[in-house]
Amino acid sequence: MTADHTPIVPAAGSPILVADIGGTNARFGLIDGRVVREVRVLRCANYASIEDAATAYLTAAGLAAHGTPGRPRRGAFAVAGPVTGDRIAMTNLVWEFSVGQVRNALGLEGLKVINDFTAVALSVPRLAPEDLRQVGDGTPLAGMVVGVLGPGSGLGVSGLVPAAGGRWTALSGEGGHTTMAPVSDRESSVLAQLRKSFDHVSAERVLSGPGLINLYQALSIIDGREPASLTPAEITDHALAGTEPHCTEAVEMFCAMLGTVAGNLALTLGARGGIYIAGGIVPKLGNLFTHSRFRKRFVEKGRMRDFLAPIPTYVITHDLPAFLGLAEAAETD
Ligand SMILES: Nc1ncnc2c1ncn2[C@@H]1O[C@H](COP(=O)(O)OP(=O)(O)OP(=O)(O)O)[C@@H](O)[C@H]1O
Repeated sequence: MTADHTPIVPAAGSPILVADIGGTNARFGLIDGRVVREVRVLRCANYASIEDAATAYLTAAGLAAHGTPGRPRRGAFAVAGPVTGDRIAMTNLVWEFSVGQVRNALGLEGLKVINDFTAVALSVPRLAPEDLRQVGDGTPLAGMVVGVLGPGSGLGVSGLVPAAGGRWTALSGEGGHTTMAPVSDRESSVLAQLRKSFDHVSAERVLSGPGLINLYQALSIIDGREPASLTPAEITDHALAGTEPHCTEAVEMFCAMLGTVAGNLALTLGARGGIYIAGGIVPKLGNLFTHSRFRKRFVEKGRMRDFLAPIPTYVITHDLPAFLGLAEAAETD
């Protein structure tokens, strides 16, 4: 990655097809130089495969027929799951595919597939101040490691490590599946309750849309209440309106636990360049997140408080950070 943001130079008249494919939503677009256009969000559940979703997108954009002027010849996709070779199995979705077969099926000359949080990490140097909201104090140190995490359908985690020549290397880990640790007795009770349903209570089991439901249900059951059947958005709505105490507590616990995991990531990576929070959920929490225990929990690590306190934490408010990262990945091909 270069420090100056040299534009991607696509083949003349041919944009790059980009896609950010999560467990719930597949976002498609076309990148021409630095301009992202024709952005469309498709529900993954409505399509049997990634080819079907991409073909539906190209059809809607009037680019399905091979040879159509402006049809993309190259693609760069970010997927929620490990990328270790040609065969990709997504963590929270039944789609499974071969990169080579999808490339051929879509008539592309090249297709690059990277983990979605690797793409988000790659976007960080391209984010402008208006794409970020800082939560709490701290100042980033230039050229230092950056940590990225984001609750959505799952919990994505990555990091950006400085490399030679002013470039960066984005990590491709599966940090969302590390074991969730409690900080309070109430959290211990919730995790004990969740262990009755899950062999392994990972961070993703609490820090994701389904995780918010798990927190709400566990808190209700511990207090002897029958939990209602609520979606993550309904839990957030109740918490924002203050209409259901267990929803309020679930969202508060979610924010505090995200502070725990973000602090762990900062310590593990030595992320003095800052911690960046992406994913579809946190930006929807608005002031609930800003005023939550997130930042307090982030720094509250005993003898490591002085190490963590100067590290800034940001919410990424840009709609499509993975697209910026895909542009970066395509550029450094
Ligand atoms: N207002 C809300 N509050 C809390 N959770 C929400 C809200 N709206 C949507 N969600 C949940 O967010 C999740 C989708 O997040 P996101 O839009 O980041 O999806 P995604 O990109 O498909 O996810 P991922 O990349 O993690 O697989 C779903 O679990 C959904 O129920």
